[in-house]
Amino acid sequence: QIKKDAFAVTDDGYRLWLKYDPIADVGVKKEYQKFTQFIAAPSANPVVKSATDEVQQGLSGLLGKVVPVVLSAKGQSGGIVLTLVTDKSQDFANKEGYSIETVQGNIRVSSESEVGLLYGSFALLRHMQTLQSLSAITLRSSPKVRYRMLNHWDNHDGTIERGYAGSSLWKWYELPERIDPRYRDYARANASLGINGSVLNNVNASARFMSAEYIEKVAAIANVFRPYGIKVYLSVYFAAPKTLGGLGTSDPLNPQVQAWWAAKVKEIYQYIPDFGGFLVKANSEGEPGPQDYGRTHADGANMLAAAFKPYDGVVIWRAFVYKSDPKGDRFKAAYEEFTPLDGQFDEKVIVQVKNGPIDFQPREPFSPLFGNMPKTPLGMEFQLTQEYLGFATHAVYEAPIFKECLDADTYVNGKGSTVARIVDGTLHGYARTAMAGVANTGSVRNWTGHPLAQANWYAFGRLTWDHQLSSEQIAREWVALTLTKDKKANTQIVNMMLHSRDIYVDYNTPLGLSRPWTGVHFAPEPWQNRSSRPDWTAVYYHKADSVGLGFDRTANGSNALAQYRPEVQRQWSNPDSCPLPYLLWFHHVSWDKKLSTGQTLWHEVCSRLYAGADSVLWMQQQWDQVKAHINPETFADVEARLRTQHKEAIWWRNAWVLYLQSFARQPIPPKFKKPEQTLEQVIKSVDVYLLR
Ligand SMILES: CO[C@H]1[C@H](O)[C@@H](O)[C@H](O)O[C@@H]1C(=O)O
Repeated sequence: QIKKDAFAVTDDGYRLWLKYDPIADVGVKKEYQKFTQFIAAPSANPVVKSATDEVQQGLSGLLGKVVPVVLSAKGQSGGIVLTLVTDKSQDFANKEGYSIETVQGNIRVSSESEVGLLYGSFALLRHMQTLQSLSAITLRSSPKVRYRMLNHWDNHDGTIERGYAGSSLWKWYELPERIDPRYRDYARANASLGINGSVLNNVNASARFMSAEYIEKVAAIANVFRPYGIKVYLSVYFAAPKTLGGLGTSDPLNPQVQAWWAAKVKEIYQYIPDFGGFLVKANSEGEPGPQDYGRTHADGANMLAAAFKPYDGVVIWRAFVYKSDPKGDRFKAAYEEFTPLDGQFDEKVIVQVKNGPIDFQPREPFSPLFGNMPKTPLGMEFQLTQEYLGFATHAVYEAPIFKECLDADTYVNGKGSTVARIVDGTLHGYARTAMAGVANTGSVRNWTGHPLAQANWYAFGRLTWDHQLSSEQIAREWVALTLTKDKKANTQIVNMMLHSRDIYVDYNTPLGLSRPWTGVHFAPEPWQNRSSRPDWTAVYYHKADSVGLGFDRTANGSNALAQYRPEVQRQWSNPDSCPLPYLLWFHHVSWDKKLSTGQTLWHEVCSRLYAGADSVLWMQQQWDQVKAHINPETFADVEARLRTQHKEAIWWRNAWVLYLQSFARQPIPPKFKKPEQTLEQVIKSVDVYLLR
């Protein structure tokens, strides 16, 4: 038997959700033939060209034929016609939106903008990839948020902070001369979802990105993205005027510093006329910022905004700040620092807030900043890369995390004041609205490491466009485009995906625990009690002691709850009625307290940890059953990762159970198998894992 060529891969993973595999269904194919005689597009605009290229490529895959692109339908029917309609609205959303319908025997994709035609083309292809009928097609959609962006935490040396899918996509050392073909595929994937911005470098920024040498490299990438409607942004190092510019200070109120930034921004626009703007992490985790000079976040942000005055770009200022205070509560930090500044930010500034008050934990309550800065546009920051979600070996579908936050009601203007309505600007009337996702992409062939992690990129993108889509709808769509057309298999995989986050939470941070890790954010370390900062230990967060477990954030404790409206406080402030997923976020609960499940806290903790780890076996079974419907490479990849996940879930379970037992001083309920290791052995295994 001849051995299969190792290089002859199908590239199932590389092609993401844009596979365009041949349609097998004869009936569907026949119907599609009727409308695919030509593609008519009115202009040679590069964005429109991207649209027609994509439709052509899609049809060639789906139907196996090359469909000609023409300038006009010339009264003929049976084609796809891209139509620019007159620019009626001043509203960005309508401009970027599209509608698709059948008109005189053609499929007409229309929009007020070129980029809307591109988005419409992708929507049409999605419609066809999921085998829906064209005869009566009517699709109409426009984005709810204006800046829909990925944040890459990519460093100049090719590493990615918290990246688990290989090295950076951006090959700085070969730019600007060599353009990796992958940049275009990245742009296509984003445009297919409606993502229109990429921050190329890490928020822990290097000043070199402000150098002429790097601006040229960035411009080369911008040139590739432009025809896909994607703008590039850069993260900035606030002290660059000093370190790069040679000034004696980076004080935002110093005229020389202001002039330096104005000149820098001008220089960038000479290379990149549609540059998107700056993203800034300042006075956070050791990064420099305006407070180094006794100035405020608003002073810093407004100084940069002034430099953007002549241009379209914006300044996105992050609210991820906290200070080291052994007696304090990190939960409250961002609110305390930022709410007094409401109303002081320039109109070109968006303040970007992480979904939760701490830091991308597997489950967090929504950040109390949402709703409490009515005069400042607040952008959402989600994390796609699985920093706290098991890196690339744990399958966690994140849409439920995003939705939980977006759908949460802040009650700031009464019932129905959801986080989504704050972020999309409808509640407080912000003109500039933003959603960002910390990217999970890298240079591994399948982009995201775990094949199922592609769904997180996909889901984020779809939600930036329309946050009203449900997690299930998005998963169904992604599975159909990416994994299988089989309906039963689709349902089974979607069901597994929808449970995956809760399963992870159960073996990792049940009942509202958080941050059981320090170092690399992967291995269990609930015992960690030493660090240069108290809020970088694990015990700071779970507060396990002989009495009980959890962080008291009621009025008896840190009173972080007071940062929410009374209606929200009422949901969480009573330990008897607080929903169990949030219980230990807000209460220090005694080990023997009976919970709503009828079990004591200790029993409930054990039940969740065991159920979580066992459920990974259930996921394995679910996956095994769909084998016949999945590309063999992808199937094997996921199958293997699920086995690793199970091993690691047991590691987590054992670590927690044994560690917490030392406080609860009660036996593990007999229905659960006792861990084979001792606590000391588990600690040792983690120590070895963390060795340098
Ligand atoms: C980019 O730095 C990150 C840091 O790696 C990460 O551990 C934490 O989640 O948040 C920081 C931030 O969001 O700024």
